[in-house]
Formats: sequence, C-alpha cells, structure tokens
Amino acid sequence: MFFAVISILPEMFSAIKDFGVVGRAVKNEQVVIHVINPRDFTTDNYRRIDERPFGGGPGMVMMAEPLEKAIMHAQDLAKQAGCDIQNGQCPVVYLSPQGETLSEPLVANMPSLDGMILLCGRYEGIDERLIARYVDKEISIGDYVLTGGELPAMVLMDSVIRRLPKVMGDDLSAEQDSFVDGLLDCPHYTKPLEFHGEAVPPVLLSGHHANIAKWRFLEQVKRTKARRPELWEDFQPSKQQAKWLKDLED
Ligand SMILES: Nc1nonc1C(=O)N[C@H]1C[C@@H]1c1ccc(S(N)(=O)=O)cc1
Repeated sequence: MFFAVISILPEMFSAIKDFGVVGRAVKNEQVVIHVINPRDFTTDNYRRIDERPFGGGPGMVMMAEPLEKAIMHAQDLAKQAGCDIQNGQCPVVYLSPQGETLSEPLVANMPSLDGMILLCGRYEGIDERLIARYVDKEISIGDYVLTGGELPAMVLMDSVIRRLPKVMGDDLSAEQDSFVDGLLDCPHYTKPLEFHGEAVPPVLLSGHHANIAKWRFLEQVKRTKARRPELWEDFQPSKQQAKWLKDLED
C-alpha cells in the first residue's frame, strides 16, 4: 500500500517508518511511506509556507501554493508506484478536528485502497481554497486540537497498515481486536501463572477451546456493557453468540 504524507516536520515520521510492525512492513516493502515537505516547493529565500490570516486574528495559516505543488508531486509518486487510481487521483485526506472521527468502520475500508495522500496541517490550519480544491476527505482522531496533523496521520497509517494481510504476525489477531466484532476485546493473560497472588482464569488453562471461546466472548460482553453501553446497544450477535448469551440469562 502506498502512503504519501505532506508535512513541514518530515523527521517526525521516523517514529512510524523505522520501528515496530509498521517499520517491518516498510522494510518488507508491503508498504511505502513517502514524506514530502512543502517547503521544498517554495520559491522565496525564506521557504515560506505560512502567512498571517486575512481578516486578522491569531496565528498563521498554511498557504495553498506550496501544498498544491506537494500534492501534485505526491500524485506523481502514486502513479509511479502503480496505484490503481480512480479518476486519475490518489485520495487526499486532511487530518483536522473538523473531519469525520476515525473509527473501526472507517479504517476497515481503507486497506482496499491502493494508496492515500495524507495532508498534515499546522498553525491555525490550511487556506480553505486548497482544501476545497484538493481534499477528498477530512478525518479527525478526536475532539481536541493538537499542534499538528503529524501524530493523527501516524495514528491513521498505523490503524490501516496493521490490517493489511501478513503485516501482523497472526492475521487472526487483528480480527479479534476491540470494535472489530462490535465489542471491546476480552482480557488477556500470559506467564507467570501467578502475579501478586492473582491467578490466571482456570478456563484459559483448560485446553477446552469451545469453553475458552465462550468465556472470552462473555468477558467481551461484560466489559462492553460496563464501559461502552452505546456499543452494546448496537451489537448484533452471531447465532453462536446468541446461544452463549442465552446460557448467560438461563
Ligand atoms: N484532532 C485532530 N485530528 O486530526 N487532526 C487533528 C488536529 O488537531 N490537527 C491540528 C493541527 C491541526 C489543525 C488542523 C485544522 C484545524 S481547524 N482550523 O480545521 O480547526 C486546527 C488545527
């Protein structure tokens, strides 16, 4: 999968490119992450990418032209990478508090894309004319304002890349994550058998896979009801899960 990130702080992206599961996916060429600095597309000696806002007010606004050239360069890279691009353009996503909140359903569809261009804002944001002309979707990672869109871009890439086939050591693990089946995940345990006098739930040591699966599901239900009742309201159990729930009620 192809990613191009447009940011005036390109060094930040070593945090995702050089470490962990995503770093390994980049090294294995399962993912390509280009980082493009709009300053490289400026024409003045100060490499200006921001200006005072028209109409006054605090802070600075990112200028349209360097970002436009950076996006066009990213589109060229996407084409060179062989991205199968609808209507000739790789989707451009702007990370902003005004976007649709990132969620599992939104992430779930992204791995099917060949690539994405991620636009990271700083300061008060970006000239609205650039957004109107080039941004396909605004995405927010939550209702708070950060100093930059770089961390949200890394959050988005991480959530998408971990769902790509063969990226996680065990593809099944991604299927058992919280939210994937509409519930929070169950508790997990590993060695030692006892920790400060706390034992591991015996069912997990039984080797009885059906009982373990039932116990894990009922723990998900308990945790979801307690912590995210609104998720529980929308939960649609499978036939097997409905049977387990009935056993709980009986
Ligand atoms: N939350 C977030 N989820 O993704 N990005 C988030 C974020 O805080 N980005 C901030 C630096 C940049 C920014 C972008 C847009 C606006 S604006 N004028 O649209 O309000 C304000 C601040």
